[in-house]
Amino acid sequence: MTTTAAPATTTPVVGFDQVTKTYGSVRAVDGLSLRLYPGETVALLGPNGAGKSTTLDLLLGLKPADGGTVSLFGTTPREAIVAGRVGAMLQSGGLMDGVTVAELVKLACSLHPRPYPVADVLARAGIAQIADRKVDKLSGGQAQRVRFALATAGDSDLIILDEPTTGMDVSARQAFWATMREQADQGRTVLFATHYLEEADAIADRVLVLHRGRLLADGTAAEIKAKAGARRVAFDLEGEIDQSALRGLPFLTSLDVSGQTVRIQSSDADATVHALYGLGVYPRNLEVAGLGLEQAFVAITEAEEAKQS
Ligand SMILES: Nc1ncnc2c1ncn2[C@@H]1O[C@H](COP(=O)(O)OP(=O)(O)OP(=O)(O)O)[C@@H](O)[C@H]1O
Repeated sequence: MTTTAAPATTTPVVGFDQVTKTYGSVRAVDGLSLRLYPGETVALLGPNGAGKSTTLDLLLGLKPADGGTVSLFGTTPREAIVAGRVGAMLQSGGLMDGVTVAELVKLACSLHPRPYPVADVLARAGIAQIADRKVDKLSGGQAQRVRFALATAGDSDLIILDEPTTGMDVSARQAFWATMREQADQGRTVLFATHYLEEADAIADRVLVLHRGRLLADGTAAEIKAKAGARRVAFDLEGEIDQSALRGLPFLTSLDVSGQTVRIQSSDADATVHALYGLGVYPRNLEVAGLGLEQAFVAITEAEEAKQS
């Protein structure tokens, strides 16, 4: 596993030490150890039920751990939150019925020890035009923008986002990530859980892959792609394609035939292509490329599933 180097003297923004959380027989978080440092933008990935939301809940002190210790800035989550060092945008909840967008944002600003002006918070989240609307009358994407405003109501050192762009349209997403980049550039740590792997690839400088409550991979997107090992091979064939012969190629991990185009994944692309010629098959327009983050993620998590079953 790759670990991110940081000076031994720096107090981690987030410290998880052998943290465990169980629900009945389910180990949602299973001996998780982790350190995040100032200025990092970190994507938390994992299949459904991997433990992402539970990890964020533990981090925010919303749930107690059954074992291990969670620290924020060297203190308890509660102390860090009371000191206004953490802004959070969770998947649901957080929006009080019966109040307007402006009233809710004003409240969040009044609770923060280092608030930004309400007008700035509304403008940054792109909700100035709907400031007088009741929060229970908002669309899904608008409600997400309001949650984003609440998370950035004041000057926090750590911003936690659980699937932040779900329901946002393309321009809202772009504006959202531009703002998050600014926050990270100013030295803040941004941790976000997502199922949008292209966002993780584009935004995060560190990617964590969780699976059954354990950390499967920790590194840059490039390192995660390299860890998956496999490569993509695509080529065209003429005439009838013998799929069963292709399926017998060595090191093949997936096969997809569409018209005359064959796309495969292989854990040793050189050997697979060599064997292809051995079949008497002459591929045209041959392309060999590394995996995208999404394919690497699937390869890593499926390999772990296979190991455990
Ligand atoms: N309150 C709860 N009671 C019982 N089981 C729970 C509870 N919350 C979560 N779990 C279980 O713990 C595991 C981890 O759930 P969690 O919500 O943390 O995963 P996740 O990675 O955020 O999933 P998703 O991508 O679907 O949001 C799952 O098996 C889930 O069913």
